[in-house]
Amino acid sequence: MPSNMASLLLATVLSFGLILISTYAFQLIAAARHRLPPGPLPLPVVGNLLAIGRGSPHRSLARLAERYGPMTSLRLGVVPAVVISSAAAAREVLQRHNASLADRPVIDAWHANGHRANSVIALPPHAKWRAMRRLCAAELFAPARLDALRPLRQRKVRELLSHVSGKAALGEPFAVREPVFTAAMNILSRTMFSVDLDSGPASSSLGRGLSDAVKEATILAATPNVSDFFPAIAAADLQGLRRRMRPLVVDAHKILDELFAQRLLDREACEPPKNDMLDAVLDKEHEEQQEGSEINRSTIKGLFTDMFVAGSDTSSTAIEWAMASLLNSPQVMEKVKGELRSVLGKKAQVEESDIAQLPYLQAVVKEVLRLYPPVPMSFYRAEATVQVQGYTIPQGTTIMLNIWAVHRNADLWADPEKFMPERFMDGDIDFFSSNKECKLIPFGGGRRVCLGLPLAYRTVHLILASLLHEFDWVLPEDAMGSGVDMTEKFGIVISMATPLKAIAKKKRDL
Ligand code: HEM
Repeated sequence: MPSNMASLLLATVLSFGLILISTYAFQLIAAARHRLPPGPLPLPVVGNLLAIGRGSPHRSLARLAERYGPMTSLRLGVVPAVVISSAAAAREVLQRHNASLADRPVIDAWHANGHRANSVIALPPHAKWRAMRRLCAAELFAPARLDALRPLRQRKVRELLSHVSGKAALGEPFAVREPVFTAAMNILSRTMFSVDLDSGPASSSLGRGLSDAVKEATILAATPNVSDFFPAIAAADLQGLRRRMRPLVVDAHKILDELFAQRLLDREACEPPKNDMLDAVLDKEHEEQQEGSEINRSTIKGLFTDMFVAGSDTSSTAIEWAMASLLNSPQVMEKVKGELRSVLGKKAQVEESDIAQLPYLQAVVKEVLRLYPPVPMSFYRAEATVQVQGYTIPQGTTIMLNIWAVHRNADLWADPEKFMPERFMDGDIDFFSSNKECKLIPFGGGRRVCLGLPLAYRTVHLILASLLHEFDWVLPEDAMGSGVDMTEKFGIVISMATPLKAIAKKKRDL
């Protein structure tokens, strides 16, 4: 009996080994036959997962690109992937072949409580996703609505400045990220439903509940998940990420239900309209309820949840990197403050309409987003097989666009590691329509270009200009010699590993 058991075990191990080896050999032959981009040899089972490195995947992938070229083939568990690291290849993905390459890979945790079915981040680029994007372009992020909501952004910035004035009065260093995060988050939540989301006396318990759920969900969303690399075992949810995500999605949707209900009561009570995004979707609800419409209350809840996940940290992270870069480059700091002085004079508060007159400030923001793109990589999935730069990207391949690597490519940028806003003063590179070259792509591109770009653009410029116009900034004594520690921490955004601490000085005190 024991010898039978041993034979059975041996046969099982041998057959399993044989399956692995033949799958592996099959993959290598298929790669050669299809003319896939070059890449490191995948190991059995794990493929190239170990080559990615958890700490800074954008950096390890950039190193692979130096060795294998701007299109690198990888196998992540059983999932075939191609990494894109040059502007020329990015152009093919974001423009020429975008119709076939704009799907997203399946992220298992996103399935929690059925969220994927209404997620603008995760849906395939078909009817429902198109309807959501149309609603955003025509209504929610339409220039007229964002213009009408200008006063609320000014108000949130005034609150930020008054908070920083308090810190300035103390003369002590403080973590710049915290009040900036609160301001950017509240601008987003006020734009959506006129409620402050982050902590502070004005924030409601609903707001805080939503903020907490979103913060936790972003941590889970950034955790590598074995289910995504081995979809056949995804149902087992081995790391429990989908299970842990579920109550967060349920909470977020419950809070959004309450916000909808409250607004309907306000309307019945003839309260004046707020003209925020919630009003916009309620105004359109009768159209949405028509037969065949892709948009309904569940879709809107999915859309709002995603906006928070994608928009909560990004703008404030960009502003923190900007302040750190300026504090490390006194000449650039002086120049940008000089521009603010000469354009704004003694004007009490910066306004969004001033941004167009501040080309050097705009160049500083571009340079910060080039060197420190808050979202360093974007992910797509090929819906059809396409040929890019002579290589095949087979249907079903995950495409990893390494935005960070494109932004630091020495063939495109002189002194790519150097903080040099002047490089943007002559050209016509911007984040919007004229960015045909795909050299500067912090908001991604093509059909899936960042949905919050119009709001993020206004928020980042307005907050940064206001902080610089109102205060002078110095580093704490212990950081004066060494400068700011610019080490990155990878997550759903790349943030500063050591949060920036600085001292604000009200200008008239100097
Ligand atoms: C400086 C700030 C921001 C940066 C750098 C940024 C960057 C990005 C990037 C790189 C993508 C992926 C685009 C692609 O796949 O091609 C993206 C997508 C997205 N962003 Fe932003 N973002 C910012 C702010 C915001 C804000 C404030 C919001 C919300 C209002 C937002 C909402 C979204 C959404 C919903 C998507 C998914 C779009 C889709 O898949 O169709 N983002 N963003």
